[in-house]
Amino acid sequence: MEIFQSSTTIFLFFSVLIFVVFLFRLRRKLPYPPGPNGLPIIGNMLMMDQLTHRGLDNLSRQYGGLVHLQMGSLHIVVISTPQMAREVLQAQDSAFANRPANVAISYLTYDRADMAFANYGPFWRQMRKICVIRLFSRKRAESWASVREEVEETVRTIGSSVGSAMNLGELIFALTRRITFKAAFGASLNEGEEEFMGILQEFSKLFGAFNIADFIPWLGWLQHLHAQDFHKRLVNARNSLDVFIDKIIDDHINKRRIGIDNNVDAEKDMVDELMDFLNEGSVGGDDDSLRPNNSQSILKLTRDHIKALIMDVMFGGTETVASVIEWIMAELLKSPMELHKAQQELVDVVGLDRRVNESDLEKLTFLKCVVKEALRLHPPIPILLHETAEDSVIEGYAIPKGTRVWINAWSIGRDKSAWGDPETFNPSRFLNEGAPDFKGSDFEFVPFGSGRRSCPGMQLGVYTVEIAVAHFLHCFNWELPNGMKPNELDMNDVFGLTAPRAVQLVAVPTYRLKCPLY
Ligand code: HEM
Repeated sequence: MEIFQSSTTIFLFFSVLIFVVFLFRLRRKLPYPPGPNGLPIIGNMLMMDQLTHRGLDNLSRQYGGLVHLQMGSLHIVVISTPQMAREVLQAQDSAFANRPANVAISYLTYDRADMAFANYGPFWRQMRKICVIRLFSRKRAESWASVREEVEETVRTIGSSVGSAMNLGELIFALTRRITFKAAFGASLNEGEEEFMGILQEFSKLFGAFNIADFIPWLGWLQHLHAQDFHKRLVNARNSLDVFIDKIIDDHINKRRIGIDNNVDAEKDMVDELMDFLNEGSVGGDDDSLRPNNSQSILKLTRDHIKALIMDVMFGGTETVASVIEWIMAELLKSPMELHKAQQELVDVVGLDRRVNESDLEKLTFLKCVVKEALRLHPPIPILLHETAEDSVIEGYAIPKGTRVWINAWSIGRDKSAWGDPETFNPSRFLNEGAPDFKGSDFEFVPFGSGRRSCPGMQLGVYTVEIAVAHFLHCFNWELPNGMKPNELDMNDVFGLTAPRAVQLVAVPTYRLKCPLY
């Protein structure tokens, strides 16, 4: 009897083993999605210069909405249609919600101590909760107030040089930089802005720098031999950030002590908000809504977490917002009819006897359509970068664990099956009933992504864009400089972390209101 039982067990064991091996092999046998053939070892690395939103859009026309590329040992799949976007951002969201990071990103984010580059999981979830509740919430009046103050400051600057050509691109970028800087560090810190922007620029360059070890890890030694400079730059950049933000954190600790001693309820910036979680004998901050569940203690942050989170805000909220505002102004200057419609709406809703105020925004329907149309044609983050957390399958194709998943939001916004006349700037398309929205459930329109990794700063970003454009169009008339015709305006973009205009927009404002500007 015992012999019978043990041979049944052995039989069952081997049957299960054979079945598992069979399943595994079956899965391995699935083909990768279609894509260009590569060379041994380097795969498609000779196509590096085509890895832009436009280059990948061309590839999708050849191979379809799901394209496979092999870069050294790295698998990349490119998603270019709304149907495929739905698959990875909704149907299989959790398997596709990791974030890829190269050597530079890992180092500069203190080994992914932030939210934007943290992989999907409990740590990311807690960081996201802190950001959504404490940093980006509509309830955090300070961030929204700093938007209004800085837009007002920019209107004054424009007002002081009416009649002459001005670099609107530069002005807009300076505006969003000041908004995020002030929201992060508070109104009192003015002197460090230039220094901090220098650090940000170096981070940005290092994030995008080519490093062979990211693609062919065993060639990393080559990188060490030839690029010690690169390593030095990484160390220097992070050291500069350490010095800059450590001082700010120390100042905040002191300010808090004085504030608490004197019972002063000072205005809070983002560092203040994060100090509640600092693991250095933190003060306050026992916010129950931030506990994962009742039995667990609240997440404690180190200084590195705070530094990395602040960089998320600076990178996430500066270039993106500036790029949308500049593209809106450029598209309107290129289409005078649409510019006229937007300005006429401001006359109808607000009139020319007073300035726009916050409560007017909800009534500016056409302006909101203009914002959406600019986001469709020029999503500031043209390619959403995800990574698979496990082996997956899409439409019968194998997508191995660790595959980089690039969702081409730029291509998707111009998809011919989803959009009529997709290359034309036509804000009125969004007036139609049932027109797509950017909130995440319409996969033909994903400028903020969708699902777990979608943009947590969307509300703040859209508010900044709407209020800035409303004031620019209401206070001033705009013309191109030196008699330039609208069809002569350069509308090329450049590809980097974002896709801003290749040539900054220059325009001439003239005064439009019947009331004084301020
Ligand atoms: C119009 C302006 C903006 C646009 C178009 C935009 C777009 C995006 C997109 C496409 C993503 C990636 C989604 C994905 O991977 O699926 C993202 C992520 C993110 N954005 Fe924004 N963004 C904007 C403004 C902002 C602002 C103002 C902030 C902060 C103040 C911000 C902070 C972030 C952060 C921290 C992430 C990473 C989220 C995560 O990985 O969980 N963004 N944004």
